[in-house]
Amino acid sequence: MVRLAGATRRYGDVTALDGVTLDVPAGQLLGLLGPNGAGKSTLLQLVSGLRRPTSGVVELFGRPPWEPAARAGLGMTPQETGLPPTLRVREVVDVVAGHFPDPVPTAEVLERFGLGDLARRQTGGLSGGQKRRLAVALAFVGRPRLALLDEPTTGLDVDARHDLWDAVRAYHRDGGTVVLTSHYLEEVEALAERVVVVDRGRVLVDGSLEEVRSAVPARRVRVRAAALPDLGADRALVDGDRHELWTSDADALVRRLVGSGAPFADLEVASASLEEAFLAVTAAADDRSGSRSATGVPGTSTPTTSTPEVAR
Ligand SMILES: Nc1ncnc2c1ncn2[C@@H]1O[C@H](COP(=O)(O)OP(=O)(O)OP(=O)(O)O)[C@@H](O)[C@H]1O
Repeated sequence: MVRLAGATRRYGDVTALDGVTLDVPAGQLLGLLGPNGAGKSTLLQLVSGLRRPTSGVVELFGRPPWEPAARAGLGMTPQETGLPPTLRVREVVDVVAGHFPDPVPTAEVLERFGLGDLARRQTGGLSGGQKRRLAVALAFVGRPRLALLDEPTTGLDVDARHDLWDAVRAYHRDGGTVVLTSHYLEEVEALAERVVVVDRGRVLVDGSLEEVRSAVPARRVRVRAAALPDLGADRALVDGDRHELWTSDADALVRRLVGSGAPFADLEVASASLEEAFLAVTAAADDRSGSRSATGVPGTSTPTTSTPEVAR
């Protein structure tokens, strides 16, 4: 469905995407994660043909994405959408449907996205969350083969978010391919079968949820000790006598701790959520580049070891 090979996009001095290689096969639901400015929207803009790569290759359905024939099979919700304020919800859906040969009937779109009661409302009178729901619904009007959703549920309350997840799942169940970006890690955990973590325009991790969990230091071992030898943690944070060790294998680390003979107390082992693991990965990338302090990891203090490469 999508192929990027060494895709780079620069804006003046800023390299928004840096040699990204990625294939998205048909039927996959891929979650793109990354901090602000990581390059997620730029990636979606390249795939949708809104922007062209500075170098490298980007293909949509095996064609250059800016060709109308390729884009006809695409549904997209950008991060920000301008809706004509005086048009009614139903009219906006009809206008979009008019661009496609076999659109989903308007009533069905409205029902699927919980917009039935708002059909006659002018879009200028919608709340932020209602506008967002309409914007996401519009991506599905043309029965796309691929839906690109840039932070689809930002601004939605919990119920609306779950309804929207159901709609995305239904589309995926029927064979649709989805690439979505999100700041909500629970969203990616709830929906995606594959997770790609990007930071500073590069792919840091690419795999299934399980693979991402095992590729990142997803266990957190906390212990009090005056001093500890190197226990092979992926990342170690020290604050006085409090040590926080990040690892993908807590059992092995605890065995090494006990085997070292170092006196310790208050041993605590916890599974990190994907959110914490993701923050640890991006913080580890910061450690390597040395350009940002190690913030974001709970209980952060001074990083004492660097993290092994997780990028593939
Ligand atoms: N039109 C532009 N002109 C100049 N710089 C840009 C432009 N668009 C994006 N950038 C820069 O490219 C980098 C990547 O931006 P992008 O919007 O792709 O990130 P993102 O991961 O989508 O971020 P967010 O989560 O905040 O939406 C950022 O440094 C951003 O400032």
